[in-house]
Amino acid sequence: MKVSQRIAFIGAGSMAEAIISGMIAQGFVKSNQIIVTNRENRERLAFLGDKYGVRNTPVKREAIKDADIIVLSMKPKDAKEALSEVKEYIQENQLVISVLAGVATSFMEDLIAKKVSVVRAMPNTSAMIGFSATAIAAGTYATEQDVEKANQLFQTIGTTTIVEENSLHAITGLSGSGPAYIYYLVEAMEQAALEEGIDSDTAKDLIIQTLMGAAEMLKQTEEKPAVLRQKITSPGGTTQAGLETLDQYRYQEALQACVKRATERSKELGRLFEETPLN
Ligand SMILES: NC(=O)C1=CN([C@@H]2O[C@H](COP(=O)(O)OP(=O)(O)OC[C@H]3O[C@@H](n4cnc5c(N)ncnc54)[C@H](O)[C@@H]3O)[C@@H](O)[C@H]2O)C=CC1
Ligand SMILES: O=C(O)[C@@H]1CCC=N1
Repeated sequence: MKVSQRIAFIGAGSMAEAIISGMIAQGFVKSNQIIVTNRENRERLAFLGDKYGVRNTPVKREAIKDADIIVLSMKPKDAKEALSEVKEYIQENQLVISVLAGVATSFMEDLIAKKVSVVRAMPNTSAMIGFSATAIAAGTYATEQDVEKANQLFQTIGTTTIVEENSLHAITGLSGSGPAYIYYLVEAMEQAALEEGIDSDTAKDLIIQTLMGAAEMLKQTEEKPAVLRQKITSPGGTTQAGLETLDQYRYQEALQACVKRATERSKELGRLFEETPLN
């Protein structure tokens, strides 16, 4: 689907790039419908301009003046400053989409101090290749059409789920950060393979296909993961030996604690945003 909307990104880091790359690759918008700005790194803006053909400007007012959608894609710690810089230029007919971890739409609405539609989304970096799992929640003034607009945008970079905003902390800890947990797992598997004498290219191919196969099995068979695991685990076999070792290291407990800690961190980021005074 193509839209005629103009989209401004305030913040030009990895998440902005992942979304831009996905939207352009899927033909959702033409590159000249996108404009990016950041705090001060002009080289980064030029890089995105060269790579994706998007427009760029160091002047935030310029970036948002003709935009239909404003995507907030700076770090939560920079959001207060960034919003205070642009709030006077934001108009009530513009849709603000925030991908910031932890920060509630109500804080953003308060800071903008206008009845502007804010939609909060939590994508992940797999957006780059159209495989994000994005959750979306409406702020106070966001209409169904606004949510649908955001939904369409994020559908170009993967799957979407519309949720209540209070679920977004846990979702951030689960699927926002989730790819990093998987990459960390792969790093460990690659290292183990190397130590067992398998060259890294071979290990990489085997690990990637194993991950993709397991993901597709979960999706296509709709079996519970425990059932799929049991089918691999022959009594007294290699898998059992491996899993017992993971249990000794409390792997399951570690992963559960990981998601819970990331969820808690999302809440902390929200509180920090709320409490930090604006200099
Ligand atoms: N990286 C990820 O996997 C995900 C990130 N997010 C969220 O996306 C947001 C951005 O994350 P990343 O892209 O990883 O960060 P990043 O550090 O790569 O990029 C942040 C960008 O914000 C810009 N910025 C900082 N202060 C600014 C200001 N006052 N005005 C305009 N621009 C300003 C920086 O110049 C930079 O371009 C964060 O809020 C994060 O919570 C959400 C989902 C996944
Ligand atoms: O680490 C972070 O704070 C961001 C939010 C989700 C993924 N990256």
